[in-house]
Amino acid sequence: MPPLDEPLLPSTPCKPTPRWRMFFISALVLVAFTASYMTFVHSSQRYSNPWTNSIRSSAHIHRDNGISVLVTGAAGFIGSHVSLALKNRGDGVVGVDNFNNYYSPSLKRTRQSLLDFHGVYIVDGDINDYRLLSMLFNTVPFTHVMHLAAQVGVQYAIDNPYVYVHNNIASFITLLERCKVSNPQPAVVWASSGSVYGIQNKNNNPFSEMDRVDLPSTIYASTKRTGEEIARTYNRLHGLSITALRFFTVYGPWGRPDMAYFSFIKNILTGEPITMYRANRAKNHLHLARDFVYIDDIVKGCVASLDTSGKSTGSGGSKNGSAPYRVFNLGNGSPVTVPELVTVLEDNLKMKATKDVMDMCGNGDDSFAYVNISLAEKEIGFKPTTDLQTGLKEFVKWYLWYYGKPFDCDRT
Ligand SMILES: O=C(O)[C@H]1O[C@H](OP(=O)(O)OP(=O)(O)OC[C@H]2O[C@@H](n3ccc(=O)[nH]c3=O)[C@H](O)[C@@H]2O)[C@H](O)[C@@H](O)[C@@H]1O
Repeated sequence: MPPLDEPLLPSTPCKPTPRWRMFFISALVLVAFTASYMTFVHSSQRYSNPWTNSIRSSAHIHRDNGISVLVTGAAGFIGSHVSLALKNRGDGVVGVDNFNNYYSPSLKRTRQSLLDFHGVYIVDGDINDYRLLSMLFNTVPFTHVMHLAAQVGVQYAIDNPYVYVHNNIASFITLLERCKVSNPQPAVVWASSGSVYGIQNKNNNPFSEMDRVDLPSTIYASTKRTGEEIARTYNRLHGLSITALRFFTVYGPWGRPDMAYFSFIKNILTGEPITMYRANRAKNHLHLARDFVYIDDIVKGCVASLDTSGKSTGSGGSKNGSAPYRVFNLGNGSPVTVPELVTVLEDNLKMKATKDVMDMCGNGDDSFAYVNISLAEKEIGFKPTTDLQTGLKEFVKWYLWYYGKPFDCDRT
């Protein structure tokens, strides 16, 4: 036993170290070495062949001047469509998705199988995991990142705010941190949201990118707005090329079951009532309206944004000049009220909905969303071509093929 009065540090550098301490330090070094060796073995086993082979083959570029894209949220609605479009034109695509259960994981797994069939590999993982991102970037020198992974849902955010902080803010910083140190740095295109315009009253004029964005009405919208501020900072500080896409209400085949058009069709088919909210603005009962935009149009907007993104200028974490920073509204440019949406669904199904009309009582929903898309048209040639009738017809066809009629499967 060492004497109790022995100081913790030697009083002089020359004082010989007692034997017990030498033994203790050696043991510590041994434990630390073993732990780091085990960690290394574990991560290289987890992320080595055939994992890396699948990633390399998925990232293989099959056309001249093709790009290699890391798509986050690749098993999601927009992510799966964008991944497929890129792969089909010969680009390299690797997906990553955490397959969370906010809505049916089985729908996400089916999208994954479809992508797998077309040669797109989706890594089952969380982009909050910096080490996973590093493994991916060390395996493939991605030229672009299409960041679509997010916690969505306007209503869900009211009861689950922390999930949005984790999945929309913390994860975005982790991703940008990894992009920052890449050499060369990729260009980043990511999903913001039309909800950043919030509750401002525009007297039914469309939202443009120049409008104020400091009145978000939900935590979801706040986290998307925060993402824009963070993106701007990384662009300024580290020379990352970043494009934020403010998506409006995107719909179509393989869509999200939590969205209104999706739940309405199920209720119409099963005879359950649907709830149509309306705004009780100054006691004028106004129907809510949304700028519904079809998935194929959104895919074109995403791909055009990648193609025009311009280069990041930084390398290994330091900036070498300014890089592009862009924000685009991606919507349809024409608002549709909820009753109009229901009528189109009824016409397609040749069935009538049982409707409950309810005033919104401060549930955080914006009453009106209508968008000016002229900037995206000018800068990236964005021109939606699908009207609601055509788009919903495609959606209904897909829905009946996927779920059958009557509705009989799990989508919770
Ligand atoms: O614009 C956006 O940024 C957002 O658009 C949609 O959000 P939202 O338009 O609220 O989509 P839905 O949940 O499909 O609602 C569409 C409309 O139907 C209304 N609604 C919804 C559900 C319902 O049972 N009844 C009903 O009338 C909503 O209040 C809203 O006016 C997406 O869900 C968000 O991910 C996206 O970011």
